Amino acid sequence: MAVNHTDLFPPSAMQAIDAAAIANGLCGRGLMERAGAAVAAAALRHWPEMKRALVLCGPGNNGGDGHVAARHLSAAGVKVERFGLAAKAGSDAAWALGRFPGAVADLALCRPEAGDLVIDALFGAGLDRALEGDVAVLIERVNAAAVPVLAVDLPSGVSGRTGRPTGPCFTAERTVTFAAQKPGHVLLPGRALCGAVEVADIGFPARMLTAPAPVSINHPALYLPHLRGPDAAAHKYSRGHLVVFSGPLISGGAARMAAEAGLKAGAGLVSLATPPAAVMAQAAHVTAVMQRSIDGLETLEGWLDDRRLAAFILGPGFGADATSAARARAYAAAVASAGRRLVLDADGLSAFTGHGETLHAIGAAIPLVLTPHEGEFRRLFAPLAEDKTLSKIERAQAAAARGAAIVVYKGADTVIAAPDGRAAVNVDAPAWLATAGSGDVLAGLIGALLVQGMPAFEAACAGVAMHAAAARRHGPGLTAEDLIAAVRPLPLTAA
Ligand SMILES: NC(=O)C1=CN([C@@H]2O[C@H](COP(=O)(O)OP(=O)(O)OC[C@H]3O[C@@H](n4cnc5c(N)ncnc54)[C@H](OP(=O)(O)O)[C@@H]3O)[C@@H](O)[C@H]2O)[C@H](O)CC1
Ligand SMILES: [K+]
Repeated sequence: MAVNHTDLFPPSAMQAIDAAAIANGLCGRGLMERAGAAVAAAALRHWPEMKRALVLCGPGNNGGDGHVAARHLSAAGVKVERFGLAAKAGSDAAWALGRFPGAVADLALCRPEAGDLVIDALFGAGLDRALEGDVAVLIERVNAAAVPVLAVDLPSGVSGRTGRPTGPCFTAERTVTFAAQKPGHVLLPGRALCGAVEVADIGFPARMLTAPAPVSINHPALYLPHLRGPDAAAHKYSRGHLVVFSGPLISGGAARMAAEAGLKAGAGLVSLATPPAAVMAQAAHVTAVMQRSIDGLETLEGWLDDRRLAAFILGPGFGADATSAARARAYAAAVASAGRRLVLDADGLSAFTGHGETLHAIGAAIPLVLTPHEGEFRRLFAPLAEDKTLSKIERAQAAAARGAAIVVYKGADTVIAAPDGRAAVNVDAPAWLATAGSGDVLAGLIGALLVQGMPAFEAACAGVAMHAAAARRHGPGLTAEDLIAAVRPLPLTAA
């Protein structure tokens, strides 16, 4: 019996596991029995003083879990009232209703009051369209009554694949799901609509809970095995030299923050590649970070003969006008020709709007990491961004394939995706991480991990995790400077 705490299973994958388990002799009703018992246990644990449990039961197996939960709650002495839709004849849900045969009232009669707990067992993994009619009206009524909702598997109306509502949906205080989380539990707005998520063990053997696709929560086992600690003979060059391209005089701070974050994250050396007019301004600020005056492509190409320059960050404060964009493309191409690693962020991403083929060629040549926020993603991958059928994970995977690059699709639910389909969703970034300059710091962290030899997908996952950890360490009121100060190198083994 097991729970998979890290991989994400789309509802279709979970249904396939369910079917395979039953075909292999596991009892479907046993799964439902344990699912319903886990829901009842969560209700008793978190709402021990509830006056009534209003259990809303749908026509499928989600409703079946609701009937089982209702039976257990009633046996525990809770006043239970059931409302719902007829269970499909011959289904496990009909069996569950048969084991607790009392009245199931029409949904239109459900009137939640203060002190009630609503258990939402209307629709779970089987939801495939917008909820309408009596169900939609009831959802509005429950949400307006501000009574707590405990969702079974998922709040009804939320897609387990995308995390987006298909129409009206419940806002749950807690959700009990089974065996593993679905993308809808971690992608926004699903994560917020689910409330606190509990994953219950309902009896699948561990060997059956292997994800069909390498999609998971961002967790240390993804990247820590790829971290090489400095050996006793380490010197600054063996720990990697990171270069950050600086923008003009007026916007040099962004590159500086990326550079300082890179040093804190363990790069041996960090240099700013600065246009001559901005050198003095940068010199007035930096100490451990070094500088190189780069007045154009030729100077850069000459400097690239130094093989110790391991990775480059291009974009923070670089300049968004046409001349700067052309320069950004030329510099990125030079870094690619020299076979170095590259992080494209901010203006470095916007420079490739309408230049998708060039971007793909760079990604095909070198390890390339793109770090777009929503607006940059829209500019760079316009048709993908608008495709409402895709989840954020699917959009990031498609963008990674298109750019031949690791894509860090930023947000409160940052998704890191690779062209080969690997993807990870970061779930522990605090809200206060959304502050000016935060993205520049993230680029610096990823760059620092790249120069230390981490492969690009793992470096991106680790950078995103370090970024969130630094923000949690500092707490609210964070500025990008505070964030840099709160960065700590990765531990060499999982905590
Ligand atoms: N392995 C597990 O994790 C287990 C999960 N369990 C529970 O089972 C549900 C999934 O059950 P399923 O029967 O597949 O699906 P639902 O109960 O979510 O939906 C049932 C049917 O509802 C209809 N439907 C779908 N969307 C709508 C809508 N918007 N409006 C109206 N009706 C809708 C649809 O049937 P149609 O014939 O009408 O198309 C669905 O088939 C899972 O979430 C868990 O709670 C097991 O109990 C244990 C194993
Ligand atoms: K539900």
